[in-house]
Amino acid sequence: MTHLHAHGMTVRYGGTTVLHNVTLPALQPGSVTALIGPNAAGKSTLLRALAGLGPLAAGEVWLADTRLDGMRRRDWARHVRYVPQLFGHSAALTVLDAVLVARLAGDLHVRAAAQDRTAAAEALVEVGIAHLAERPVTDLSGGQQQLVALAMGLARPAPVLLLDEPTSALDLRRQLELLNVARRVARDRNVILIAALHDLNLAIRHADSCILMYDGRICATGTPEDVILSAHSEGVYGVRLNKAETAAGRLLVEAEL
Ligand SMILES: Nc1ncnc2c1ncn2[C@@H]1O[C@H](COP(=O)(O)OP(=O)(O)OP(=O)(O)O)[C@@H](O)[C@H]1O
Repeated sequence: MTHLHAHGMTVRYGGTTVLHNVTLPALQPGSVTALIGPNAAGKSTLLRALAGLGPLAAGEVWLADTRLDGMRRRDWARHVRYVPQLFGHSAALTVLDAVLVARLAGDLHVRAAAQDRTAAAEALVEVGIAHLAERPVTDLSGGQQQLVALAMGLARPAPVLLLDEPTSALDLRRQLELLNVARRVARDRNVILIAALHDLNLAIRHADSCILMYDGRICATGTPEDVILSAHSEGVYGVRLNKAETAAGRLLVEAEL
């Protein structure tokens, strides 16, 4: 099984340790994992370290029997795609060009083949922003740019896809749509998908499993329901979490100070 596993991951900035000896549960292809935790818990740091974008002081990252840490960044990126909240876009690029450049791994000297153009256009359709193809990226709203970021992530497939707060700038409908796309991508392409999320109800609704972080450490893993309703969760967020149910029987949590 081509699962992702990582252990002993430690990240330091200057003299400060921000990720403490983190070991992930093995994550399977086709699964969606919600990475949750309060501000500064270390979610982005962990995702970036898994993608080879952060300085890993210690630890190992494996995809099945391939060890990723120690690889050149370019090679690591073939296995793991990290989608940040927002890309810094060049004003000269249209949406389609930005996605095409991502497809070509940022290499502006490679000539795009017809199949690259098709893949870029398909990524726009998948994310529901084909109508924005010819717009300059910098003219778009924050939410539209976030959708472009996802299309960039999808244009160049990899077995692991890491989404860093992918819904933070999106309206209610687009949050649901984006996470439906994420789930479909995980299932249809057999991708291991991890999304950092602040909205616990989105995590419950869309993820198969959940990892709760606090202060650079993992404090709980399991099903979203078990993790979110655990005492750990109330403790790290510093709120009371009340459980409710929709008319359709779906679990909801409501936070209270
Ligand atoms: N480049 C950096 N240099 C120094 N400290 C950093 C750097 N990047 C992150 N940190 C620190 O690491 C800790 C974790 O930050 P991180 O961005 O991973 O948290 P997060 O859980 O993603 O937070 P948020 O939900 O607010 O986005 C924070 O204390 C942050 O200040």
